[in-house]
Amino acid sequence: RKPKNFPPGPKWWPFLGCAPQIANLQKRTNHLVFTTAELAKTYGNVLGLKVGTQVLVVVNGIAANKEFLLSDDLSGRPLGEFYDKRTWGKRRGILLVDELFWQEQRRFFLKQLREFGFGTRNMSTLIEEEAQELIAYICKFTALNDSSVFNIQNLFNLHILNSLWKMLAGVRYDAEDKKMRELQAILNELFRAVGATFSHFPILKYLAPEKSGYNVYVRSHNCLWRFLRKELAHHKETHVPDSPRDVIDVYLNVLKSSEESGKSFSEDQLVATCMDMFMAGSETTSNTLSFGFLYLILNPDVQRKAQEEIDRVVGRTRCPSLNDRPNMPYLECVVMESLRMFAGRAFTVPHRAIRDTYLCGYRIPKDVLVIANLYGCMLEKESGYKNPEAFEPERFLSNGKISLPDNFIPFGLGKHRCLGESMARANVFLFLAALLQKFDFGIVPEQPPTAEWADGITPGPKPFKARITPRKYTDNF
Ligand code: HEM
Repeated sequence: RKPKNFPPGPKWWPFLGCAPQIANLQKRTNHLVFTTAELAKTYGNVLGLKVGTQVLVVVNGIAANKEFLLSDDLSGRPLGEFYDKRTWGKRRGILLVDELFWQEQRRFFLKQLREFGFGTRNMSTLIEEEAQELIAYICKFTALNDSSVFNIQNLFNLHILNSLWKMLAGVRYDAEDKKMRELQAILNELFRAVGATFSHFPILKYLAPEKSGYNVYVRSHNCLWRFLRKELAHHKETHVPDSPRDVIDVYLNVLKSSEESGKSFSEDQLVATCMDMFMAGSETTSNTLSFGFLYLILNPDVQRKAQEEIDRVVGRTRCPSLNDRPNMPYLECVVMESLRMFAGRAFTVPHRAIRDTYLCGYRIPKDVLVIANLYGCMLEKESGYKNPEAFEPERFLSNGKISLPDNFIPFGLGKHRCLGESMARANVFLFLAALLQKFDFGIVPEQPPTAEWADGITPGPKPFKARITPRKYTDNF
């Protein structure tokens, strides 16, 4: 039964909740963010839903989402479906598993990302190297296959994964490397499994563990756990406290220091948080880049303007670095538009009410999950953006300066605001800059891309191809 004064929404049927109505509407709208935005038109911006046995509140529009994301009472993380003996057990992360240790761990990783630097490598050099690896791959592929046609949506995965892995564990892998292929396969499987039916109908874990996707989830979760544990064991063997090579080494130093012992730091916690970083940081960044390049191909004038800025500020031979960022407002705005196109089609990670509370006047009982639909904030007609579906970096520029509206919230807001924002923005900026400096991205006439996209754990463009060719310069730069 619906709790009293619970947010309005479609009728709840026994066992199924309002899953049938949602599934029907989704067939028509094609996307879950559209479905809940459409329901919000009937029931209001705070929607009370039940999917299977899971009671869920979905929040639309910037005003309601600000109240939600800034509420302390709604700042828990889900406890349920993914947190059981066969997987997480007593392990805790930051993202999916709950907040007992969240604050200290979050502080540690935020500090690492802010002050990032090991030996001569800082965040910029680490990502620059990875972008140059991708450039080398594109040149090699073109020469070997005598073809300049590339599948764009898979192009960045390996390199984004490598940038995360280099930060955490100090190593990178080539595409052909067995370990990298293993890591990618495990992550793909885990991503698919997180959205499987057992997450909406937990009882299926016991009734139909194979069919509901639960067994796959357990298997891939535990594979990733073992993979990271192995890396940790290797780090412990080769660890030199005075010269940390990466975030894992710094964490090991904390574990050794008596000051911190007894607090939330532990080897299991480290592995759990590394897992969160992969889950939260890999597909999000790769898909933002895919959206960015999709729209640059569909809008060649934007691509040309970005290239003109790169030529003027960086030139044609030096690698673009994060130091160039203040002088490249146009490319920064291309980054912002790419983020808007990605996050405007996404939900945030679910939150949980840590006590009985109210949101926009409705009652939210303790432990109910609440999730933000960012579509209404950044892409819907009513979002306040002029022509929101168009890719127009200029919308963020005013007299040559960047000005972001209040409802630009691709990284969320408040206590749980994305931990990896600095790294994500650096990755998107440097990959765009390095690739546009060297190549033109064009349509393959026989297979022109469309702006269509697909739902997933995170949204991404439908598979599309582009012709990537070395830039032709017509001026005397
Ligand atoms: C374009 C890329 C990215 C986007 C759009 C993005 C967006 C977000 C959003 C919307 C949230 C949820 C906020 C909430 O629940 O209220 C989040 C949380 C999080 N993100 Fe990101 N993210 C990106 C990349 C990254 C990267 C690269 C990392 C890791 C290096 C990362 C690590 C995290 C973590 C650990 C959390 C949970 C924070 C917490 O609960 O305290 N993200 N992100």
